Amino acid sequence: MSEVIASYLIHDKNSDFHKKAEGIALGLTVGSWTNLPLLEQEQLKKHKGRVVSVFPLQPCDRVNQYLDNEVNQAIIKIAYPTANFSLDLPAILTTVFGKLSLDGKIKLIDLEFSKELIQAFPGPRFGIEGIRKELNVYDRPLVMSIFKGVLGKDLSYLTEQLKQQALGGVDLVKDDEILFENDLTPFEKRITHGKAVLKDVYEKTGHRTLYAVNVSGRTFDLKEKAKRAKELGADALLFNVFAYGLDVLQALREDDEIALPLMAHPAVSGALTPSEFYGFSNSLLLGKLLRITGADFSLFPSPYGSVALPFEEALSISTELVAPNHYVKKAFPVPSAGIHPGMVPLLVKDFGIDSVINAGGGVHGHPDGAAGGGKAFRDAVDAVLKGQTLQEGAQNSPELSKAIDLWGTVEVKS
Ligand SMILES: CSCCC(=O)C(=O)COP(=O)(O)O
Ligand SMILES: [Mg+2]
Repeated sequence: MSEVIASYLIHDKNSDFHKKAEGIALGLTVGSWTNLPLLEQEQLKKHKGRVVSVFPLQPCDRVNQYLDNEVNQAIIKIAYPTANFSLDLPAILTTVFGKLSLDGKIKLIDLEFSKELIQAFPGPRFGIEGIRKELNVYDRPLVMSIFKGVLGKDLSYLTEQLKQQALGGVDLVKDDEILFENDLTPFEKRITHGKAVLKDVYEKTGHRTLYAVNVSGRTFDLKEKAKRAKELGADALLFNVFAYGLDVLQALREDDEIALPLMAHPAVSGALTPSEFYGFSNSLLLGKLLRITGADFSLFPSPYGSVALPFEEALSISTELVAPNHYVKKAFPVPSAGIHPGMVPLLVKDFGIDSVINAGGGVHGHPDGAAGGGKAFRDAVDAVLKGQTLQEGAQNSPELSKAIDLWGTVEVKS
């Protein structure tokens, strides 16, 4: 039978997790069971939730301390038949974590989709392979930079910043997520002017940079806006998906008249993920669900920058994005926030070649400006892939040398 299996982390004073699991499996599906007449049981069988497993855990000291030693912990898995919901994420999330998300210390940590169900989701349109093809870059992590300090600035300021970033050799430039529709740098002009700048850089240097413009505004206007972006020749769309909802991302992905790479920004997701007791796991929200609903890129806080995630969590997001899957393409992991060139060896070691190294301040703060910052990142990547230390790479790169002087290097532990 086609089903989705939800894994939950539960903290409860009561230790009878089997009873709790049965209560959820029935409560979120057919209600009661044993009291039903046999005929009704037969009719409802295909809708009944099923307890798959119950694993009691030993709460760690920190949790015990936090909850005054009054807590037990378990991971429970419950299967919900697809017969219970329409094949869309809002229906699935409401089934597996609707009312339940309001009912005590319970965190949704994973969803396993049956073969039939996963095929209801589009996955990335381009994926890692498709983006690499667009850029003709196959053998290294991509480098991305972010516009910074462009609020209140006009188009000439923005295009100059774009030009400098592209001249530095970055593969992608994205809008900052806080740049919305505005009179000084309107969406459509950002696309057309940005395109002209990047064409110019390409003609002069042979280097291709893609620009991800922030598609923003009211939910029901987004598709038209995204289609207009496509008509104007936009390269990619940045999208603050968690301010809208994953199903909105999926709608953008599925529209063949849009057909642009989609870059998912994690803004607002921090309201849903950091608690040990409530919400969603990062691997599910920023990894699996972003991928199946169609993000080509998932940005998330790296383990070592200014806004950091615990190492295992950041890695678990990345693992979900690139895990082999017959039905959905791979999406690029983009560990971000507070990244500078001295972190490149660590980023490559932890996230591998199929990732995007992304920086705002770490590009613009370079003593030679954004062009120098972009070059420092690219030279750092080249050095790492040649098996050199950053110091060795810096011998032939004044830009990398200045970046190391400014930010230092982060030690790679084997
Ligand atoms: C929290 S991940 C998003 C990265 C981002 O949008 C950003 O502006 C990072 O900028 P930084 O100067 O920290 O590289
Ligand atoms: Mg930002």
